[in-house]
Amino acid sequence: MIQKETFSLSDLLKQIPVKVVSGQISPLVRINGIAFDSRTVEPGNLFVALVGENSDGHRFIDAAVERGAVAILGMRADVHCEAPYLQVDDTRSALAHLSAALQGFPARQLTVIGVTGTDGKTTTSNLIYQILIAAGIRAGMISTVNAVIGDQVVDTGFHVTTPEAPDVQRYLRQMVDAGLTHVVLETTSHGLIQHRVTGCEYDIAVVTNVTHEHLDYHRTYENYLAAKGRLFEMLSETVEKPAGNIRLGVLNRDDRSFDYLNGLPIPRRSTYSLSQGADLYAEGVRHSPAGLEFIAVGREFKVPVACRLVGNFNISNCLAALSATVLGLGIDPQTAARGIAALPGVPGRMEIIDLGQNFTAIVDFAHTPNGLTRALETARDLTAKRVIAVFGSAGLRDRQKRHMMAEISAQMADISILTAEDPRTESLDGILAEMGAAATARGGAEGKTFYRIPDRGEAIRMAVNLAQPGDLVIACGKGHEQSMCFGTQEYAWDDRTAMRAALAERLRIAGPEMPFLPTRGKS
Ligand SMILES: CC(=O)N[C@H]1[C@@H](OP(=O)(O)OP(=O)(O)OC[C@H]2O[C@@H](n3ccc(=O)[nH]c3=O)[C@H](O)[C@@H]2O)O[C@H](CO)[C@@H](O)[C@@H]1O[C@H](C)C(=O)N[C@@H](C)C(=O)N[C@H](CCC(=O)O)C(=O)O
Ligand SMILES: Nc1ncnc2c1ncn2[C@@H]1O[C@H](COP(=O)(O)OP(=O)(O)OP(=O)(O)O)[C@@H](O)[C@H]1O
Repeated sequence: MIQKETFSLSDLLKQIPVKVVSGQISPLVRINGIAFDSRTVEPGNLFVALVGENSDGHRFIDAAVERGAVAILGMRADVHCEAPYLQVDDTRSALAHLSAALQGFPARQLTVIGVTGTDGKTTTSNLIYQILIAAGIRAGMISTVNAVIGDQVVDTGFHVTTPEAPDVQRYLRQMVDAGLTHVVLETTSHGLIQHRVTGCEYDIAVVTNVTHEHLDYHRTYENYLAAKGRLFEMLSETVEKPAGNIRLGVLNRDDRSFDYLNGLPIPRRSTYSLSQGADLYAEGVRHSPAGLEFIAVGREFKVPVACRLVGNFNISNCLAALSATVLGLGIDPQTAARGIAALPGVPGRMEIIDLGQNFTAIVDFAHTPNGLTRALETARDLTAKRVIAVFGSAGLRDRQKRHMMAEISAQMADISILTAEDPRTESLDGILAEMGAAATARGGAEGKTFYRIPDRGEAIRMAVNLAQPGDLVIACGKGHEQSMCFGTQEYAWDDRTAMRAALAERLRIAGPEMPFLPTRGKS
């Protein structure tokens, strides 16, 4: 058996800013890894007790010791356990700093570009990544879809965008070991608040937009904005790096977040906008179903940009990516434009599914009120005929969203088909009833302009069967995702497969089978 490398816990603690409240750890205590979930502890690990929304990690200390934890970090004073215990002021922060130390502070050897925002993080991260690759830079990326470490593509798990700190730091280590020099890190508000990205030593911080989302967790828009703002505040905390001090914040002048973020003490800033007045803006915009074209105008350059993505919002995403790379890293604008042109599309984002039908079928990941608005605006631009939208709203998450999204679709789509989107342990019929009431309040008529179809496969099939030549069918909210959560169980699900199955059935050609969900037969 291969022996895992071990580290002196007290040596690691000496290298990081962790406030010890009480207790001491002997220099002889050595750890071979860090776990924050008692169920995943391996012999020789340090167990860090986190206080969560549902349970308190301190309750599982005995279970962690039983599984072989050799030391414990917690925040409570009254802990008695059979392993050395250290009380610190904040275990989430300690977990992140220790994870960075355990991996030899990999972020200090990389140029780190963080992308935050409600919508557009994955797209903008992919655009930046493509630009870095076009410039010949050895880059990695951690995004909702996956982690790209050189030639290796790692699935980062169900529904989580920013992985937990030990995983983030492990991926960064692997990137350094693979000879990469830059990383694009999709950074969520949960990731910032929960210290998953503490120790990431950001050089460039980019925001796409901050609109209504996750208010179940953050409670108010102001708290949510402040969480996003942390990314920009962290720029001043970044260590000096051999590649120089970049410390650039990239801000969207067109967004509601601008005034707040612009008021933060950001070392260096750059702004972008769809219109004049920002450091980088777009002019001469042209849209087509094949993509978009515009001229990016900076203070010292003007470059034509062609992109295979569709929708005005993707111009903003391109400008954000150009700001980070051209203004932040000094990449030549023409090279950056080549990188943007090279992006074939992002899986599940305005992805066109074409089986030869005489209408347009799209799978998109819009799952916020703003995202849905932008997606339906783009759908409108792509057809002069009807827009048929299929979407739902997640259970056990921000409840206001379901009302807002049903209202938006009632106003913007010709037909809305309300369906399942990860109901979790909530009643799907209850969620759809709330959405139906909101649609009705905005003038929707059930059975005419909107339908409630709990089974998502049936909903997509119905949209496809309702489509007439030239119409546009768009399924929003699941994008690239590979599963859907009912109760506490994940069921294999892919909207793109479902759309292909429905299209093939209608065209009477061979195609995949409609995936199964536990709602089958309920509609
Ligand atoms: C809502 C939320 O943020 N939840 C996060 C939170 O979980 P929690 O507060 O419910 O934890 P808990 O269940 O109360 O448990 C507390 C602690 O006890 C531990 N425990 C629990 C049980 C046990 O037997 N033993 C044990 O040790 C848990 O591992 C945990 O450390 O703390 C956990 C540990 O850090 C996270 O893994 C978990 O993220 C879950 C997976 C999640 O779904 N997060 C989503 C909402 C999320 O983070 N999303 C963002 C935004 C995405 C976007 O913008 O689109 C993301 O970055 O993905
Ligand atoms: N700049 C933008 N403004 C508004 N909506 C956008 C923008 N960019 C993308 N969208 C919409 O949001 C959806 C998700 O895009 P993307 O995956 O890039 O965002 P994200 O922030 O990474 O989402 P998540 O946080 O869930 O991973 C897209 O399918 C599109 O409908």
